[in-house]
Amino acid sequence: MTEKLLNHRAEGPTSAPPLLLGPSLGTSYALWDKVAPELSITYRVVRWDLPGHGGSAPGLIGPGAGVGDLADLVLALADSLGIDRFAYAGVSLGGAVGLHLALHHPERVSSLAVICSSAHFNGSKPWEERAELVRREGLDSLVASADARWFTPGFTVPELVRDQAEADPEAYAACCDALAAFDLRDRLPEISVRTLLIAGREDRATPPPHLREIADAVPGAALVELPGAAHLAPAQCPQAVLTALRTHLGGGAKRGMEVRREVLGDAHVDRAQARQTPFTARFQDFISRYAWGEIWTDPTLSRRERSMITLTALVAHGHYDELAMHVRAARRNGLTPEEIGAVLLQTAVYCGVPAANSAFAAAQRVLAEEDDL
Ligand SMILES: O=C(O)CC1=CCC(=O)O1
Repeated sequence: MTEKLLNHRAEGPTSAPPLLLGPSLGTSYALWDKVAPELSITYRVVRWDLPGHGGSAPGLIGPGAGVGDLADLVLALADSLGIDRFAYAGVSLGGAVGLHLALHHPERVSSLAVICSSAHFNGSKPWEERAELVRREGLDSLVASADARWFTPGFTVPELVRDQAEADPEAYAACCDALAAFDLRDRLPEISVRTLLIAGREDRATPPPHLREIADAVPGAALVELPGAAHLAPAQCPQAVLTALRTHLGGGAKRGMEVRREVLGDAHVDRAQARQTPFTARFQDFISRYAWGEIWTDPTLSRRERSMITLTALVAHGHYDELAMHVRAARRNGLTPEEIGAVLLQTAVYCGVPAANSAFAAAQRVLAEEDDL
């Protein structure tokens, strides 16, 4: 039964937003070892193995396969886990799978990160030759050159080189067939999914111009170039990849600003924007990205629950101006005046009666202004 599915490793809370991570040719999900545990604090991370790589069965793919066949396997895996829509990040061949998914199944992909990859892998010839070599002689010569193709001189990750040695030659060759046939250049402008490109400045397999080409063609795409990173950037520069992915997955300032407006209202946000100066601009941007783009957008808790927690925390620290603003937000998030009163009453127990007294006064003013009392 599971032989029909890609081998995978799932980490993080099942209630968290799903994030699927794809590997590059010759590696396994171990490519994400230094990145996935951190991401799994806030995401339900599912990293998968290519057919015949890591723990995936070789028979999942055959000669003449296309990137679309790999994408179908990824969708079957997501279906089996009850995941309908997911954020996706993939390296090299895994990135090509992401581009295919974003183009052909945009309803399944909430955001896309394409890492050290391309919309084409320099035509079919090198991949036809490589497939032929591997079918004839196995993987030994590719194992010998893995470090040079994947990393900067002197750097290696023995586990990943071992993955290449242990990959199934037929399945590896079928992945080369998929790379040979892959060319999405003409279709890039049709991609509507929010897309981030991450390039390794030292990547010789898919150098930065390949990522720039995608960034220039996909509407609204962002590009990050990592100094010191070669082809397997998540293994060589995990912190830099994490930082770029976190910002991208959090939705960034734009999504943050949308949520901020939904919760605090246009009038408040317009006033805050109008008061912004060069001195405060970075702080405003930080609030939009972090508080609103990352935390208030996380669906693990409802906006009603977040409002209740926020009211309590503001009472605990005596921030009564902010409390007034968040009483308005709580109403917008669906709390009734009675429920707000119940939250404040509870703060009397845990934050102290004088704090709750001031909080009731501040909330009373807001609710009266809004004709709620
Ligand atoms: O192993 C390589 O040669 C680099 C590579 C190209 C496509 C891919 O997934 O990895």
